Amino acid sequence: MPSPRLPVLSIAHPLILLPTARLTIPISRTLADAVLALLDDSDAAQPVLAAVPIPAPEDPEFHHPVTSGTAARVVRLVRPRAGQPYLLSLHGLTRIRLVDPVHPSTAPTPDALPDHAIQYSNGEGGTPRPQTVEAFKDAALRMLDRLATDSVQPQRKDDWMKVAAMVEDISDERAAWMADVLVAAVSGHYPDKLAFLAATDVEDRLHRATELFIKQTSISEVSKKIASAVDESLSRQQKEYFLRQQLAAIQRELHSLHNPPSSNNPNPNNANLGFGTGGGSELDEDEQADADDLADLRKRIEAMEAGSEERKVGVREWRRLKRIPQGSVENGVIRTYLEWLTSVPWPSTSATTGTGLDVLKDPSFLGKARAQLDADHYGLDQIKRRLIEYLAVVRLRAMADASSPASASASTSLPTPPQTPTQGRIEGSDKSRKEDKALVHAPPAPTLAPKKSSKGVKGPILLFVGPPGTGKTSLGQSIAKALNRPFQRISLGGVRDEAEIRGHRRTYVASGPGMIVQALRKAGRNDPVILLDEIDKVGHSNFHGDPGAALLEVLDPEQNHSFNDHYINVPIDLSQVLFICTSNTLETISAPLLDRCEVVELSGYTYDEKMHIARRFLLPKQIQANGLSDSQLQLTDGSLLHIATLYTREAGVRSLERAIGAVVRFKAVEWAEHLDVLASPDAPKEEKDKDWRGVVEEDELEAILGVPRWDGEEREREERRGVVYGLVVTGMGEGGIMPVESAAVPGAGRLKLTGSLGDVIKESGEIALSWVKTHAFELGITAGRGIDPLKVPDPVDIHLHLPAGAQKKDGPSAGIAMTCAFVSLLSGACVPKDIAMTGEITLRGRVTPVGGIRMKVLGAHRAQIRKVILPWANRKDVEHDVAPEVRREMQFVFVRTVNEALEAAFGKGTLGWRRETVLLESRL
Ligand SMILES: Nc1ncnc2c1ncn2[C@@H]1O[C@H](COP(=O)(O)OP(=O)(O)OP(=O)(O)O)[C@@H](O)[C@H]1O
Repeated sequence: MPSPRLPVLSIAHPLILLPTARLTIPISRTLADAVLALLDDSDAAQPVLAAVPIPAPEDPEFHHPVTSGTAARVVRLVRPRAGQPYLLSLHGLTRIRLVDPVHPSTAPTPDALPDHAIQYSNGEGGTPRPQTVEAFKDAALRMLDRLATDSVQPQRKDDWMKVAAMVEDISDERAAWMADVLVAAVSGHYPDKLAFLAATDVEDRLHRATELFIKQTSISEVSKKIASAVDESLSRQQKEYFLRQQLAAIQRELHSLHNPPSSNNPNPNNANLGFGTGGGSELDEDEQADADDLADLRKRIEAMEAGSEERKVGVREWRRLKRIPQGSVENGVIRTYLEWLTSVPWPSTSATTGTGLDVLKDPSFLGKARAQLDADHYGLDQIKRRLIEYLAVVRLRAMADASSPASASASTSLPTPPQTPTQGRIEGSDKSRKEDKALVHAPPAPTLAPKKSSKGVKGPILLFVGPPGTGKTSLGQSIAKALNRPFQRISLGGVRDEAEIRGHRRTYVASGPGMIVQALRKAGRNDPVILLDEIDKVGHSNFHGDPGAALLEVLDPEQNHSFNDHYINVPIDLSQVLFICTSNTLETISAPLLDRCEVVELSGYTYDEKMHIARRFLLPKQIQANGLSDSQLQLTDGSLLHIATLYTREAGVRSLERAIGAVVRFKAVEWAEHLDVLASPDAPKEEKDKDWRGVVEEDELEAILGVPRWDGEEREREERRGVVYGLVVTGMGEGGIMPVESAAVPGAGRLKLTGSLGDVIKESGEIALSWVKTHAFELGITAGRGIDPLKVPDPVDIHLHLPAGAQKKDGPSAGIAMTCAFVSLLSGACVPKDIAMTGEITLRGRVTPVGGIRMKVLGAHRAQIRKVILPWANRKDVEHDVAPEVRREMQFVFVRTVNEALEAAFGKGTLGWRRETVLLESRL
């Protein structure tokens, strides 16, 4: 029987049409005409042709004759748009073999459809063996699973899963068909697909499909792995590149910060390269300095006590420093940390520790300390006595500590720490490894330092309280001098953040240690005198932590032997440090802090004391500071007193010192001009003959210092109805007088209080008015009992005002001053202007004691008050605390009742007392 014939269509590389598959290819106009002719000639609606794949010339298959192809139905022929190729869609039906093989080089052109004899050859071999089918299914399922996993679109994933389900269920007979479907659907190598098309035997076909699937799956897996590896390495590279760029930018910025481009360098880019003109370069100098710094750092770590916590941390950080490339940010951070760590005076590295003890052991220590205090300060006898007591205690304790067996053994033979090498990995060269080991194994440095077991100086913490300029800081300095220790002052005013005291943790950018560590570093010894200035102004607990709590840890002798600074993060022994606190007032200091301190009050100086201080200390200091000598400038006593009374009015001597400084500077200019005139040959003779007048008199002061600030205050003070002077202490701890003004204004019997008054002072005002109303008849203010002096004869309001309205005022001590003001207002009698008073009153007319007597009396003395009315219970304060010269110059009246206060204020017989009733009341 003759073989059937089919028109043959050449399918060019890399396309291939497998049975069951569909393929759409672009074809030329000529071929389209041939297909149309075929359509016309054919009886069937969709004519069949043989699609034969023709390999490309570079393909090895190109040299072999082509025999295989696929019988395909022409499904569609379309021409999308004019000028574009026709599209021919074919549907693969079954395998065919060309009876006469064609050679690819002589294959029919794609433009023609020559007829060829063919054989149908799809199902040779019958049913495949079950193992073959099993292997095929396995490979197919693995491949489908990978395809589903790799699919990004969910729909696609679903499709692959469905196909997988079909593969699982397929029968052995249909396995070959399934192989066609799958091989057509997945991508594969052209030669593999060609071979698959040529496999007419089903067994062979399934083998080839299995191989193709396995190959595809492993290609997909490998490429996936490669992709993710490439991805990872790329992102690491990108990250590294990005960080390096940032680092370079930061270094450039830092460099330009430290070396601003010089104006004479025309090229700013080269401005900082700093190449020297000679052989040596400045760059080399930098490198040398850097190496020296590192060597120094290393030495300081080595000097730390072996086995100590600080040394362990130092060694650990040193190793990290060496691992991290120079110039990196982290390197800088570690280096800064190590610089701080090694500059803290640790017991072992603080070379001068023994000196403190030697000074204390000196038998003449207390005598020398007394002499030092006297040399630096005038007066303050009680305070000096207290300080000597304190120093005596410090000395005794230190000596007892030094002679105790534990401490003695500590200072002579230190226990050798266990010398196990640190387990950490040591990187770097052999040499550096040896060096590191040397760091860890260094023999214990011989030291006199007391061990951490030392009890340290556990005396009470001194707290100097007093107004500004009364010598609190300079007393602290004198103590440090007496003890021969460095002095450091830490100002705590306005400290809100705990980290300012304790440091920031190293995780913070730009972190650093706190004030205590900074002070220790500056002091360079572990036993300095540290003055904590203005502890009353430390902020309270807030979201930045509690600075007060941090201070407590610093000051508490039970805790401060292992103070933890967050930055250093190694316990620091503060037990050898002598802390002294200062404060202007006790009111705002937290109770626990106050509890740890022993309060030493400095109330301020009398004019007499100020004169002495000015003459002995302030004036010589200013004369020296301004380059003059004692013979060139003198201030008379009168002028000094004039400055103290009319230009300054303060408890301390700071403004006095400033004013004296201004006078000295003025005279220094005059002296310099005088010298110029003498030296100048052109100066007129009369100028040269003028004598230098180095004495400053009272009447010259106005020309130098301007109009006196306080002149006329006494004169302006007037004796007026309703005005009385009370005594106050300001928030700075300074005493003074304050007018209590009252006025009657039309109204309805109410009391109005102004001047930023607190609740307590307002209540005092109401008590005072109630007392006056109750006793209005006895005081002769009203004509009969039960009459309200604010309603009869005219209804009035009383307005009471305390000037300096911007300052808050509170407390009960203005009670008698307010009462006197109301009595004066309602009775018309006046209180003399040189009388001032203080005292709390009760509703029944008792006068109870108040605080701050010393400051108040001194303030009154400065304000030239002659008579002070005080509560009876405050007598002892005046006797103990007020200087004798002040007591001599002022009259003190101590009162138990309001009646006595009124009598002392207005004078006997001034008020129209109805005597009988007063007597009656006092008997009651
Ligand atoms: N009794 C004194 N004898 C000699 N000089 C004194 C005396 N009191 C104070 N001074 C001098 O007054 C100046 C101010 O004193 P200091 O700075 O100690 O005041 P302070 O009480 O610490 O003030 P603040 O509360 O404002 O810190 C210093 O130059 C100090 O030497």
